[in-house]
Amino acid sequence: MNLDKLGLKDGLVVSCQALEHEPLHSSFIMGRMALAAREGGAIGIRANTAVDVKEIKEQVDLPVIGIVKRNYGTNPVFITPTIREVDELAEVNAEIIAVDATLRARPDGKTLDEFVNEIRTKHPQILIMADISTKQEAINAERLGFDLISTTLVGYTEETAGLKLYDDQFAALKEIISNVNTPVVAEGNIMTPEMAATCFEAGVYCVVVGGAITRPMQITERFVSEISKLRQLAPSNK
Ligand SMILES: CC(=O)N[C@H](C=O)[C@@H](O)[C@H](O)[C@H](O)COP(=O)(O)O
Repeated sequence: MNLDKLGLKDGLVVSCQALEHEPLHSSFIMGRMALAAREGGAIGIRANTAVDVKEIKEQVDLPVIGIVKRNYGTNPVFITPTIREVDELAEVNAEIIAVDATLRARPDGKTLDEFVNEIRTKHPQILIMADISTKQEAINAERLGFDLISTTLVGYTEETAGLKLYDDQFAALKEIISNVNTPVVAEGNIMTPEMAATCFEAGVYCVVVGGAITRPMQITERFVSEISKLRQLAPSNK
């Protein structure tokens, strides 16, 4: 698979995910979300679980970045942690598979080097995206030959807890971009078109937006909270 042929460059990928505890948890709904995203101009979809990827592929003719979020005991690595999840996604023909590419111990005891070798040997046609949280992890992912590096885990690891990708005008993203030649994807907490445009100006290959487009509960919460803040500030309340 050739990355440039997928047409993701300079475009918006929409992440259509709803976990079991979320109101929209349903492959049918994720398929329709993907359709709405495509009709709105998305050039790719990111999705969780093989059943959702399969349904989405029946609804839209767009490249899919597949992941399987799976917890193994208390191990913190949960985005496509082992070859089992990769196999599931390969079965439904995800063009790209994103995996946790942090340096943390994996649930099956394999190193990231071993995991990448295993994927390349078993599924040579698949492109692999490194979901990372730091510059060091990005540099390591490049050394391992990942096809894409995504900032998915910035703020979601112990080392980066509390950080948001947009902090300090996307300083973490810019630092990653300046340290690797592999295409970098901006993903995680991109809430507005302006933020996405800033990421493109910084030189990303493409942008992935999830919650701000496909998680209505999150969007509603933000409205409720912002409205309440603005109303407290309104002069009529003073
Ligand atoms: C950390 C983690 O589990 N990230 C997940 C990875 O696929 C998804 O839950 C996010 O929705 C996705 O990365 C897009 O980000 P945002 O929804 O913030 O635009």
